[in-house]
Amino acid sequence: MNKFNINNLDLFYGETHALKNISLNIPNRQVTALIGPSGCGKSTLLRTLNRMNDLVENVKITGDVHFDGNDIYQDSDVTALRMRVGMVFQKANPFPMSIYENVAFGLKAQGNKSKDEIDAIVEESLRGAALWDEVKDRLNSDAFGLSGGQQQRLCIARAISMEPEVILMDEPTSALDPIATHKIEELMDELRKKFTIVIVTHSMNQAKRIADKTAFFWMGELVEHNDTAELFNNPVDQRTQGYVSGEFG
Ligand SMILES: Nc1ncnc2c1ncn2[C@@H]1O[C@H](COP(=O)(O)OP(=O)(O)OP(=O)(O)O)[C@@H](O)[C@H]1O
Repeated sequence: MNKFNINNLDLFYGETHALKNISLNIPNRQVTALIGPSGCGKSTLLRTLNRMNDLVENVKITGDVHFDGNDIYQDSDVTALRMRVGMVFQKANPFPMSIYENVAFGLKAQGNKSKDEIDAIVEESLRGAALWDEVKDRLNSDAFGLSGGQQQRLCIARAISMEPEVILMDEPTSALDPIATHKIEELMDELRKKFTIVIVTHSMNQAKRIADKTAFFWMGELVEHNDTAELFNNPVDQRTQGYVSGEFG
């Protein structure tokens, strides 16, 4: 089953044609990796899935993006969409508050949960992000006191706490060392059981390790999309072949 069906999607930033006639299905509860050289449109495509590009001036989008069968560009409730489609950015961006408050923030804003309920969800989310054991004794400490890798897992916990169906990740490990990267990758293996994950990565090894499906982009075009092993071992297009073999990019 597909979580997203993207059909004939074109996106322009002013004169820049950043996405060219993209059609792509994103399967439910799997990890889909978007790869390709810098500037090929990976982050742009990721951001179309929760309408983050709407915030950019002079953006023009045609085609459609169906999420669970509904066209997200026809439905005006963008806040509801972003609750269902959470996002984790390249650089960890904790709020300037305690570890606990970072995760509780969105839950409190919803205004319909008791303190006990919020406490339980905070713990569950921190466990889900494989961070609980490291922070359980200092939940009231400043989130900026955590290491970069811990901050990124905190951001994942914050995303999970809202119970999204999809988590978009834009190069979530590019600022992390190999050990922190490994922890996040292990975590992804757990997360895919509950969530649909779409990840932009510059690391082909990372895509190979974690992604079920991989899509290769080139200058705004989707060149090839397949099961990850198939895309890397038997690329059909010469551009994919060149990129995955490290000839360019
Ligand atoms: N906010 C923006 N305003 C104008 N042009 C933009 C904007 N964001 C991206 N672009 C342009 O759109 C194209 C695709 O950019 P995008 O960031 O999606 O590529 P990318 O594949 O994610 O690149 P990278 O790997 O370097 O992050 C590029 O030509 C870029 O310069």
